[in-house]
Amino acid sequence: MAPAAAETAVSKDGLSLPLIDFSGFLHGNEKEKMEVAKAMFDAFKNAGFVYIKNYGISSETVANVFGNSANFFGRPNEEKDQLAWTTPQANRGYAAPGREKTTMVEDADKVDALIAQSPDLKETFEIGREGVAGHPNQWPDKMDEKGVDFTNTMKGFFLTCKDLYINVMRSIALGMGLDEHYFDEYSDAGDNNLRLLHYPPQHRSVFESGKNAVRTGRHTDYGSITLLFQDGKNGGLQVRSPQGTFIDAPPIPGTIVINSGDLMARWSNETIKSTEHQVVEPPHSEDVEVYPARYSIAYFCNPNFDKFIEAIPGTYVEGKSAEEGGKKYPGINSGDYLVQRLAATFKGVPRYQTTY
Ligand SMILES: O=C(O)CCC(=O)C(=O)O
Ligand SMILES: [Fe+2]
Repeated sequence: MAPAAAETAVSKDGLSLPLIDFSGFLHGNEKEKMEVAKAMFDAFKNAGFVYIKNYGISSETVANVFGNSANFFGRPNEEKDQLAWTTPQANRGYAAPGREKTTMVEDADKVDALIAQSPDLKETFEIGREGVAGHPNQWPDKMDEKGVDFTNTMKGFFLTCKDLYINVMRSIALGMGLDEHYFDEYSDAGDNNLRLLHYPPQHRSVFESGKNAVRTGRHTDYGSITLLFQDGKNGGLQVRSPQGTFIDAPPIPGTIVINSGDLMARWSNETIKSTEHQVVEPPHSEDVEVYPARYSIAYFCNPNFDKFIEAIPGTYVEGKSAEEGGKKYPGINSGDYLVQRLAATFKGVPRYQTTY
């Protein structure tokens, strides 16, 4: 019988991203569930990236979120700036173009220099869990009716994505041979981050300036996994292949992309990969002068911020060195880790603020 991951979404230079029908996990019998779970785990192990379809969120819901996102970014800058992103600890609000540069460089001063030279060509709006003392979301609900709609839509979508996150983690647990609910107690707080992204239209000369201008610089994600919704029109996302080339991972209608992040790699003692990716101008013909806008939505998932993350049982040999199959990393607190990483890529973050 054909495996659940019979379809392939992307295959080039040794990078192979399967397209998995996730309904088999959400609604299937034990055997179907296990088949999807194994395929999911294999994808995170081999590529760190996977496409899924039939993942339980309707296309109307996703379209409505994209519509609200476009509306929001269409507001005048003065309005968006009233909701400005403040600190990595809060990680909520509007980050104007030039505020963040994702990169593999971790030294904060070098990142500031990189931002000055070639900032990411994007603006984002960050939404966190509701009800966290001292860190309210920066909602535009006092501005107007559209702001109220936006707020209600995003509050709902945050929780919808949280449910999917918990199910994806269950599939990984089963696929790894753990109890299906192993990750539940690490995921139930919902210390996640819903990021709306807008890459404004750019004249081709911007990308030809020789300054490594990109929409999102090459990077790995920080947390456990990321659910990535692409707007279905304009590509540009690229994933690093084992050969070091960057391969297009285009939008495929009815699918989302999921990738595993650095904490997942640490947590699984590198059984699971955290793969580099970037966003460049969309594939285009020679005569295009202005590259169109791109919208995407990333739901960054993190283990509960109060959890200590160390190698999952079964992924290491007790008492051995890293080279001999022992633990490759010391344990770390999830919230501390995230704040450290955010502090390194956002501009204007006082360096003393790096403890959670
Ligand atoms: O816009 C995208 O498609 C990807 C963005 C991304 O990788 C990120 O924000 O971490
Ligand atoms: Fe990313």
